[in-house]
Amino acid sequence: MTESILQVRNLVKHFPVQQGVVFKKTIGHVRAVDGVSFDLNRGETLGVVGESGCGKSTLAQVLMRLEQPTSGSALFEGVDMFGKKSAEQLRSLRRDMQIVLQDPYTSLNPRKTVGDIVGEPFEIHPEVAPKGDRQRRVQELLDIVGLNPEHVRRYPHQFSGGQRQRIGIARALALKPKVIVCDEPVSALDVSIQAQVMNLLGELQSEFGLSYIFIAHDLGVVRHLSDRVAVMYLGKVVETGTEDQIYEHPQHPYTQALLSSVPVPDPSLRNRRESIRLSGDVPSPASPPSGCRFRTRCWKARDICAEQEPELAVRLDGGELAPDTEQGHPSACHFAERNEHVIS
Ligand SMILES: Nc1ncnc2c1ncn2[C@@H]1O[C@H](COP(=O)(O)OP(=O)(O)OP(=O)(O)O)[C@@H](O)[C@H]1O
Repeated sequence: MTESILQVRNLVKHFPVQQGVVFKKTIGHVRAVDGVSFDLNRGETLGVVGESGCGKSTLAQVLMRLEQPTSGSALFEGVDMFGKKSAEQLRSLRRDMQIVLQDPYTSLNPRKTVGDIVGEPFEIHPEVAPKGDRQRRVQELLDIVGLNPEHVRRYPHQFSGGQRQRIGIARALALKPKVIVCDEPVSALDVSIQAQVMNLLGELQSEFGLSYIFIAHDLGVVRHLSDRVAVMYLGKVVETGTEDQIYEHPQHPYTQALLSSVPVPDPSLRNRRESIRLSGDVPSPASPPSGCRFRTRCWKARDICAEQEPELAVRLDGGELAPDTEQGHPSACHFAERNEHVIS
């Protein structure tokens, strides 16, 4: 039985758009995250995919409580992440969820040694590693991520991009977290190095039973690691499903377009996938289109798409909507492809 470790419901983060230098006036809102719901099960990877500006990083920042949500809720092991908490609940939440950031060049302090960087979380949480044991623990962490433990006194600039990302991963592991939010952790790396870092994340997941929220702009990157995928467009999830549902039976036109741009290594498979070129950029999240937000770039769009926002729901063959289930494959499109009959 799958057990959910994190339950996110209707999460919203709007940033005010202000005008004026002295008397700031709010003239609108950037709807970066606009009603996102999902469950993360223990030990699984949820891939979160969408183009730049879809709200993925904002979602990560809110989940890490680096940004306060505008509304919505998230329960971590049953504890309300954004509500009032005891000091102990706050400490354990801070330990249990960690983040790995995209850019291994800017996310590490260049003036600190690797030992200081990886051991930094112990300063705030000394209960995890007492002072006398820290050096040993840091070296153990370096070893776990495939770095030489003897390089503990080196500085970030003495490492390659892939090695620096390993340092970031070691730091994230220091407090023995349960969930790691990986915000585009391989996007800045060469393709060959990307595979190594992805493999490492997979091994660490098996070894430590970690759950990942893995953010990427490319469906190709997350496939290998993801059990389930949520596709985001302009602050909303437009389709979620298992790896097989999303990659083999995509229902939403946006997912189909993202998939068509993923390179297919096997030439015999290439013709099976039609190339879909999306026109234009993602519209501004400060003034999203009415109805379906994707309609301005969608080849299936008709009048109803401008008038009625499609619900994220499981769509049955007859066109009616069904409640989402664990095996369900919800999508938010009036003309979503319905190529499955599974519903329980
Ligand atoms: N602090 C902020 N103030 C105002 N607007 C913001 C802020 N942070 C993000 N945004 C806006 O929110 C929207 C979503 O940004 P976000 O970085 O979450 O998207 P993303 O999908 O992660 O894109 P990228 O991959 O480029 O980081 C963008 O339009 C961005 O400009």
